Amino acid sequence: MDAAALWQRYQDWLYYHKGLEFYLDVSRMRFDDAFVAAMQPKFEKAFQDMAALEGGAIANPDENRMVGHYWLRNPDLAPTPQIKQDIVETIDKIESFVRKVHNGDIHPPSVPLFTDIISIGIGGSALGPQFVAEALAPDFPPLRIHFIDNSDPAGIDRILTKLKDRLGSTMVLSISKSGGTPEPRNGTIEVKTAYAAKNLDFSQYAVAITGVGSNLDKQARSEGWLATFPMEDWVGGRTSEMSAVGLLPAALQGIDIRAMLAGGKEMDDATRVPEIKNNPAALLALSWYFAGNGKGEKDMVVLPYKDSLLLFSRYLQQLVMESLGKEKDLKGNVVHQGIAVYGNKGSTDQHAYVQQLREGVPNFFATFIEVLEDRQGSSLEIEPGITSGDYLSGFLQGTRKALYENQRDSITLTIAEVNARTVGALIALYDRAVGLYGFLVNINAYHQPGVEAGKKAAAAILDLQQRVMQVLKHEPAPISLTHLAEKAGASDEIEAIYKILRHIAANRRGLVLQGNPSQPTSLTVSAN
Ligand SMILES: O=P(O)(O)OC[C@H]1O[C@](O)(CO)[C@@H](O)[C@@H]1O
Repeated sequence: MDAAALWQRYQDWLYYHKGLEFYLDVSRMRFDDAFVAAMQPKFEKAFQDMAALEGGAIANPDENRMVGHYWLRNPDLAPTPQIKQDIVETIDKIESFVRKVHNGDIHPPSVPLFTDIISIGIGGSALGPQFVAEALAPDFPPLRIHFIDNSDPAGIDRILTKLKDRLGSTMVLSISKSGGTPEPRNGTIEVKTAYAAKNLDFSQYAVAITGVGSNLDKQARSEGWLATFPMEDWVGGRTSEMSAVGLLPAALQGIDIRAMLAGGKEMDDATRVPEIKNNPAALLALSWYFAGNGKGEKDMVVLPYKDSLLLFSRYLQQLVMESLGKEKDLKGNVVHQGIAVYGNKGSTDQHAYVQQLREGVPNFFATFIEVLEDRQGSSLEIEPGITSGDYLSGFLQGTRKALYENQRDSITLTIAEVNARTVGALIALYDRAVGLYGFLVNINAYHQPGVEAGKKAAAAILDLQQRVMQVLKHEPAPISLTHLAEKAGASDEIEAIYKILRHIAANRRGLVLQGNPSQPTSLTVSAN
């Protein structure tokens, strides 16, 4: 296609949303009109399915759940008056709580103000809050946030050490929809113990965001925690940023949550339009389908050219991959669906992996995210007439062009600036694009059965550890791994047993492994 034809294609396919000052350019995805026409019937069905979902259908049949994250941005859409009231009340409760925290009406036992937050959660209970904090938190927020999003003792220590002199003014948010996920449960126990070690009454610092009636909810109520906020059954973890999960930490950091919700609502309205060309989420879903042949054959590389959007690709990784990565379709056929997502930021990644994108295996399509405003205030000229922001903008255009010339397709999304409204809009845009794509390929985008398998296997390993340690306790002399496995009734788990023992021994927890580490069968173990 020559330059004039490409310019025409750019204009033909350009989507612009006036209110949000948002542009979407899919002109560098090489689909043709025949492809779009062939997709039309699938989209008609997807639009209908999406309308049913928003109307309160059981869109997550495996878990028998409604899927209601769109209602969070527009409670008038909620299918029952009770749900509407719950949403409105939760937002009011968040705002009132945050006001009191900021003005000191709610304060830690012996100091006038909270200064920090430890937010404990994983997956959807961390990625949205992390993305939003990085994108929107002011440089000097009223409360500074720190995340524990893993069961890594060293990671937990790092946060606690950093906060050692401020623990007495640090609020703890324990976030878990199920209220039973091991990582946040472990983090909460560790943090609670650290408070106790400093003679601080944890309940005066702790806030739970969780499903009503969950174990975490029960613990928070029985211990009299500072507050609890609900996580509704009809909000999935990865779409929970605009529930209490995302709104409470954001508001505590001084982020304008009403603007975030308004941006989300505006984008929801725009992505409800049942016409591919006039619906930015449909244009994304169309492009993804085209790129990967409706089978995820190409990875999505997300490149925001703005430091504050660094965590967007990580956020999208869960949203897209946990939603679309499914073994079976809704009819039970094995389909192995999904789209792999990765990326950090431009132009930084230019100096990391863009070499492969340009010349290596062509197994991806790129999504550039452009922000028109370089910075607040004016910019220095690095060279006559050229600023750092001009460089960043030039790098984006240059990479897009270089990729296209080498048959690598890309989408470009442009926003005027990074603010609460545009971030809310970006979240809503991808919520809808993922939902539509899920309907196009006929999968349940709202469950995550694959994650359960790993969780169960991990629980079995911990159970095995208890059994093995029980056996070892009564062993008078060093014992071989084979013998130990037999005694624990787990001969076929010998490799797992070896790894359990190696881990415990490395942590000097009362086990001695003797023998040649390069030949595990030679090892004997004893408890001391
Ligand atoms: O909020 P919870 O229930 O602790 O779950 C955390 C995460 O675990 C998952 O259930 C599985 O990874 C995610 O969907 C969810 O975001």
